[in-house]
Amino acid sequence: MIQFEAVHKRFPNGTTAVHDLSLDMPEGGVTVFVGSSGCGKTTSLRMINRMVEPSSGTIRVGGRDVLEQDAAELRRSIGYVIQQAGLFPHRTVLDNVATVPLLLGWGRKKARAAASELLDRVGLSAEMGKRYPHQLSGGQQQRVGVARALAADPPVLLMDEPFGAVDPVVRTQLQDELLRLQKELNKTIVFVTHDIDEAVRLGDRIAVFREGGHLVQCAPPEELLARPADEFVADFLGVERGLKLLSLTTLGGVGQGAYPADTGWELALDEARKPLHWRDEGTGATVPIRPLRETDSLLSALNESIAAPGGFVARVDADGILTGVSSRSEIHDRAGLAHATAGTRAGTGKTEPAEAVEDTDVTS
Ligand SMILES: Nc1ncnc2c1ncn2[C@@H]1O[C@H](COP(=O)(O)OP(=O)(O)OP(=O)(O)O)[C@@H](O)[C@H]1O
Repeated sequence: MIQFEAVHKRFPNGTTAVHDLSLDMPEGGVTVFVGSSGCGKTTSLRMINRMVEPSSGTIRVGGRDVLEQDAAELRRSIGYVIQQAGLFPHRTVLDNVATVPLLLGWGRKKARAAASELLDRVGLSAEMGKRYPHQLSGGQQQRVGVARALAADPPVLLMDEPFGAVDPVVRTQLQDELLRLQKELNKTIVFVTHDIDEAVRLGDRIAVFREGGHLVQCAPPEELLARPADEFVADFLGVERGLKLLSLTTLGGVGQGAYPADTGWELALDEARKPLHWRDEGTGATVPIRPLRETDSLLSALNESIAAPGGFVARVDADGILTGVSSRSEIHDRAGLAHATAGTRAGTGKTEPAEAVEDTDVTS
């Protein structure tokens, strides 16, 4: 969908912002550009809609070289969201969202109808549509920014640190909102952030840049966490890399079996075979149970296996009915396997399939 082929950007003052960038971003996924300040993320993003032009190399969107397209037309066909939303202060929220449809000649009525539907989609009431941007909170303004970028239903959305200026709680809400919208809309999104946790949460693929505009590695979050290409990427991912990986790996790969009889703790079920609690066979005391599904994370499973008195996790199907149990050691083994500490590995945008790995203790 979006392709960079040997792209360089050197500014007139001699700064090389992007160095030999080759990267394919598939249709309908979120690619996150991360890296420290000044490493060329924004410049790379802005070359996609020609707000910056490459010094050499080719960028294609939907198979077409961006330099062969009319710049204004290209920009209108690509949604763009920036930090602090960049809204027009003298226009109402509704008119802000209707901007691009109006430019595209939809007519006022149709443009406003589309805008009001989008405000609803991003969780803003019709009343908010009548306000001016300064009458909204920072988080609400960002929502308007997202609605405005989506108004003309562009296939591609560029987002440059869109949630960088809001507090952590609102930031998480906005991330959830974006994930929900993306599930419905399936746009091709390129998202720039400094924040590795945000990248892991939102990205289908994460591209890590380093100073001088070099792409160091581009891979799905699980693979990036499991097999950072080199020390630079490993450092960037931080000391909690193992925990992040556990939170992304699901319980599905862990075997399950019948609950053993000799633990001293009964697994109490209701008539539908849904787990109720753990019950001490001697004293009758009960301990709360948190049954887990295939899609729950290994991190939740490890936590539950530590909290459960017998060290077992009750596994249930989508209806909450018991399917079996897994022991702490089975979960632990799977966690070690997921934690592919392949060490340092040279590489760039190319990734290799994950392979069997050492059993490293990720829980300590
Ligand atoms: N118009 C410009 N003229 C000259 N140098 C520029 C220009 N725009 C950016 N640069 C430089 O290019 C490099 C990359 O900048 P860019 O904004 O792409 O980085 P970034 O990774 O997005 O940084 P940040 O996370 O701080 O926004 C930096 O050294 C920056 O100073």
